[in-house]
Amino acid sequence: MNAQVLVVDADPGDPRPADRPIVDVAVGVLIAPDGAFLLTTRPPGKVYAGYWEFPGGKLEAGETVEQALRRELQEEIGLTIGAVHIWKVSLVDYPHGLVRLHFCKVRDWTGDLQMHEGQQFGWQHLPVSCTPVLAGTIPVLEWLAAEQAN
Ligand SMILES: Nc1nc2c([nH]c(=O)n2[C@@H]2O[C@H](COP(=O)(O)OP(=O)(O)OP(=O)(O)O)[C@@H](O)[C@H]2O)c(=O)[nH]1
Repeated sequence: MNAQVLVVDADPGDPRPADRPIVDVAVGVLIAPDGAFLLTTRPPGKVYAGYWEFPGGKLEAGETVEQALRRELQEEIGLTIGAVHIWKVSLVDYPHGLVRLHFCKVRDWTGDLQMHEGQQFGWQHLPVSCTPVLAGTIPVLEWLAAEQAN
């Protein structure tokens, strides 16, 4: 895991209250054998609905990142994931909350992809063709590009 934490201010013009709690989020970067990765849209009714992101969600009390990711991907997209490797961590300061994103690479899963929350999905290569991409998600595309360049 990369110990560095990237800090992103998603909307610098918007004032925030001090001392907001950090909300931990487990995010899955599902990578297929041909290198395509899965992006989904945020479901209707959620903040930033329609923006593209990697699937995942908030940790519940007592959960590890791996447990939360396994639960979220089952609930949201119907996949049962195998091994999870935490890859990068970032802190994103949104007007709606301060989130710590734990991005995990996942190459092993079973089940049929099902969008349980009315999301759209796309298997993407770089550069991605879908817009808009969530501010906290854009750095992941840059990390993937940097890996491909190596
Ligand atoms: N899943 C996911 N969340 C992301 C990404 N990038 C990013 O900034 N986030 C942020 O992480 C947070 C995830 O919260 P969520 O609302 O999707 O989580 P959840 O499904 O558990 O929410 P719920 O409280 O509605 O059940 C949101 O603030 C979202 O903006 C990403 O690539 N994937």
